[in-house]
Amino acid sequence: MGYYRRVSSHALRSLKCPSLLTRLSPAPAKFGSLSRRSGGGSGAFSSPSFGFGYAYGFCSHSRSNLKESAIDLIQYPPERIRNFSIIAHVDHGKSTLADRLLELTGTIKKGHGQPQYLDKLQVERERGITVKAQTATMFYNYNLDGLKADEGHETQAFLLNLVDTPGHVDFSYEVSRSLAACQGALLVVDAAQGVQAQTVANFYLAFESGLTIIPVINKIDQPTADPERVKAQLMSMFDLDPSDALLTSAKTGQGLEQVLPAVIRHIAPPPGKSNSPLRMLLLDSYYDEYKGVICHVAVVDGAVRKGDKISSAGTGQSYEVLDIGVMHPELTPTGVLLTGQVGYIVSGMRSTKEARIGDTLYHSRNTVEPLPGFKSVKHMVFSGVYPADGSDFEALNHAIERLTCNDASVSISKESSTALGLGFRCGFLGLLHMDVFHQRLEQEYGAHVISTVPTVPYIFEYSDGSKLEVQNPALLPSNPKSRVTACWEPTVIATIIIPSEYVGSVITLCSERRGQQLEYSFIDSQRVFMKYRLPLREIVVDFYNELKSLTSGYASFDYEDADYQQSDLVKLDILLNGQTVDAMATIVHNLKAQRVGRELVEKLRKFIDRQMFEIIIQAAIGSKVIARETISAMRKNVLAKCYGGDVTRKRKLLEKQKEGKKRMKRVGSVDIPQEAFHEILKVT
Ligand SMILES: Nc1nc2c(ncn2[C@@H]2O[C@H](COP(=O)(O)OP(=O)(O)OP(=O)(O)O)[C@@H](O)[C@H]2O)c(=O)[nH]1
Repeated sequence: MGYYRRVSSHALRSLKCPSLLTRLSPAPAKFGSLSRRSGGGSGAFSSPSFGFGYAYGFCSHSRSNLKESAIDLIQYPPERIRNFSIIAHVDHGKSTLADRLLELTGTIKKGHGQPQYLDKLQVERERGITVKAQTATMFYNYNLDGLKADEGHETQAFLLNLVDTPGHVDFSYEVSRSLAACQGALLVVDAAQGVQAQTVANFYLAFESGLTIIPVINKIDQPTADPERVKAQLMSMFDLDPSDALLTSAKTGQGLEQVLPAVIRHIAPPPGKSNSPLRMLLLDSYYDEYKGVICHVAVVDGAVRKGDKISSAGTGQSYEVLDIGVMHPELTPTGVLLTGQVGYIVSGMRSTKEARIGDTLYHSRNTVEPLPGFKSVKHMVFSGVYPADGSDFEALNHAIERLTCNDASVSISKESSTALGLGFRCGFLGLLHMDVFHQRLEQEYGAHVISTVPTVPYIFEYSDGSKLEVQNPALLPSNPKSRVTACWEPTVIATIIIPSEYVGSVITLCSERRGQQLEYSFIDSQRVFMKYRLPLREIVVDFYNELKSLTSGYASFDYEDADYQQSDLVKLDILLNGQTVDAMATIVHNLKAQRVGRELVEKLRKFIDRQMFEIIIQAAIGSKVIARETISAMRKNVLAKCYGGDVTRKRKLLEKQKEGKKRMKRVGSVDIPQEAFHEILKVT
């Protein structure tokens, strides 16, 4: 057993926070022997008396721009490879730590002027969050006896694959996929904030995947840092030995020299079989305009070379490997990938639909047992996406096709709406994911979209016994009560960590959102850990913002999907001058229908301009109107502003008016501006 004990089930039973045991479901299906190892730490290099003070490595020079074959992967058999991930709560410093490790190994230049190097998307830079997991291959020379290389002691070259993962709850699927390629994880915790909700969630993802977990207490340079308190939390929550924790500041560089030696010593090499036929797990894929589909892969067994013929277990299609290499940190051809290595291949796939995430790729000449792959992705939120200008449908179609090439976790199907025309029904992992998808559509593909009220997938049972999953409220008959015998809504198990002085207001919030408390315990003298079962509908819109504002920003929140629960649901319709706006229909709990209806019509009144006739806005359940607002008529003629007969000016104004109209959606005779659709998203 290596120095870094992985948590035993016995240890977990004695956790002071017994609630966490509920997360310990059997490990998710993943690829064979990589998923569960029996020994913690590095079998080959276990050293019970390892101390950080004397471990020295020195970096190899940057090879980012080296040509093919300049990196000789033959030098790196599995025992010289370490695949590890960095996991943490949002903003605890994963990407900054990843930057420092890339610099330390010379993979990127120091002061490269691009903070959070692995956050490559514009949306990641702007929001300061990681959305896509990224892998980088680093080379590091290290003396296993901890002797200084610069004093002439011999070192060995190691290949380290680092996976930077997202911290936000919406992207935990991305984290669990990334962990499939790793044998260990650095669990980064902010020295001032301590253990937060996503620390708990990510710890269990790594734990369930059988990874060796190395705790890293980061941001120790902060004046409010309290590493001792964090060590105590790690012990009480996860049974992680406080003396194992590394203390670092990714900002000042303090303590960083301990990190890679700890990775090499305590994380096991990948366990695949070099002599077995090739089995390669497809981790991710994206579309590159010049190279076509690029697949990120982990070679579990055997080896693959440029020119090899490979087949997909998922689709049965065969390909030739046209390019192959590692991300160092950009695509760097190597001509080969060997057992345990993580890299990329280009194989002439025409679309990312052929590159199924979790698929097994193997040599066409062999037959192999496919790897178990991943749990299928679960869509929590659905929303309609329509072109702001109806005539842009084809352009939007093209933009969505291209974006889904790089974000396979969105589900897409075509739909149409009387109000909005032709569009798409999209399934997302959460609201942030939905937001990011819209932003990427606009920024990367120049598409302007209107999205409809997000909904969760409800189940309705009809009198004939049939059950229907409803992802689009508009498809539900307006008076469902007549035929519906029962309905169910999805729930989540939420983890909330807060300072104890906010307990009262958070409990009130959760009960307003129809929550049921499952657990309540103290992490330490100041922090409380709570578990709630909450209807998913109640948290998708604005729950986190409200939780943050109630707790002055101190709350942290995470959730995992749970069962469906029976519920009293109704469809709420919005009518404009008597005509139903299908794109604004929503499903709500009967007890909340009145309030939501009133808020919706008030919002719409603010956002719909006065027009030349009176507009009546109504919210209704079936034929019963529950809220009503009126916008009085106004006469408005843009040309009336033109005195005299300046034709160009008149034409300009007419053009402007036309442009404005394009951004409106017409229901009957009423023009609805885009903002109205955006604003009603926020009504809970
Ligand atoms: N003082 C201090 N600030 C740090 C340190 N490490 C990171 N930060 C800052 O903390 C903020 C968040 O850092 P990131 O590296 O983006 O955090 P992250 O965990 O990758 O964030 P997500 O990808 O959104 O989950 C940034 O402003 C960093 O500059 C540290 O050691 N000390």
